[in-house]
Amino acid sequence: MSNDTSVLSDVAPLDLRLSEAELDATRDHLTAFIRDTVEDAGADGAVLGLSGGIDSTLTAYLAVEALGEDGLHGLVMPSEVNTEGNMSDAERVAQDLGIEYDVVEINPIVDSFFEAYPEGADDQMAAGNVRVRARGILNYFVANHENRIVLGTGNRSEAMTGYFTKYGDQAVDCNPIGNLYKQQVRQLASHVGVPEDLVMKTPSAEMWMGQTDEEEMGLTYDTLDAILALHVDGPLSTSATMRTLDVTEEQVARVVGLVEASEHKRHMPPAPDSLRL
Ligand SMILES: Nc1ncnc2c1ncn2[C@@H]1O[C@H](COP(=O)(O)OP(=O)(O)OC[C@H]2O[C@@H]([n+]3cccc(C(=O)O)c3)[C@H](O)[C@@H]2O)[C@@H](O)[C@H]1O
Ligand SMILES: Nc1ncnc2c1ncn2[C@@H]1O[C@H](COP(=O)(O)OP(=O)(O)OP(=O)(O)O)[C@@H](O)[C@H]1O
Ligand SMILES: [Mg+2]
Repeated sequence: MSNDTSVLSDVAPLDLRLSEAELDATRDHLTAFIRDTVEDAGADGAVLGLSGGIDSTLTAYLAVEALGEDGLHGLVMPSEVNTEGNMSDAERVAQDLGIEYDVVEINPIVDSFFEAYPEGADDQMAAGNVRVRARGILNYFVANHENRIVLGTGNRSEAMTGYFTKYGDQAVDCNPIGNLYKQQVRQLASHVGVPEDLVMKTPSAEMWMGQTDEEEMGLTYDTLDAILALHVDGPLSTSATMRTLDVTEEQVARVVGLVEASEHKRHMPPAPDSLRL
């Protein structure tokens, strides 16, 4: 991903909001999906990581609607790069929903990796990915022990651009909000009663101090979503997308580049065909 933020100054070019009726239908559809997935797995409920961000918060609200309070176990997993505000928001979500939750400090876990391979410890991206993967292991530790499934929180914008850690936050059993663009995540969150300060929070992976998604991607979510919807998911050519959204060729190419480069993240690991010798 580029750190060039020169294409950040843009407008919200496409309104992807759902109608009230569509929001109601989506809410029912996603809660049924969670209930069916848990039931089909023969599981006793679900576990998810709570970050204080909107994706995990919305997923938690939907899961409690689908499974009841006892059906969801939350894990708040602070590290040295998480803000106290986000971690206390995560606890607030768990308390508001009335679910069981644990706070598990991951610093000792990730430090043991850094001690084992000190060469990587100062590599911001590699080290950040260790934090993300450590959380994935803890999610599955609880899921295995309590016969639960792991709920992912990935949305469509992240999935299409590969904006997640392979076998980290993507290491989950299902993604209930995986077909919603980020704008729609915010809208559905508001619709199901998530507090507005959480709905409007700046998205951050918090893989290192001060990280924000939009700065790292060099695109606002509004622009990203619009280009995905019209050009990558939709039928518009590059030039028609540029005209319709008033975006640059560079912005369209940036999105297409992210989608293409992350293809490997959306498939099971490949193996060569059998030679049948
Ligand atoms: N073509 C290819 N075919 C098969 N495998 C390929 C590959 N290219 C790379 N790889 C493998 O993939 C690895 C790179 O992928 P990965 O380890 O995921 O690492 P990478 O994509 O470099 O970094 C993760 C990105 O996701 C963002 N993220 C992570 C976690 C959470 C969130 C969030 O929004 O909360 C965002 C993060 O900020 C960063 O931009 C390589 O080291 C290599 O092992
Ligand atoms: N400190 C943390 N404790 C527990 N879970 C976490 C933590 N940080 C990240 N996660 C998990 O990783 C997921 C991916 O993070 P991501 O930042 O994409 O989502 P979010 O924080 O819920 O929303 P936003 O993208 O708006 O910040 C989170 O939804 C959450 O499930
Ligand atoms: Mg976040």
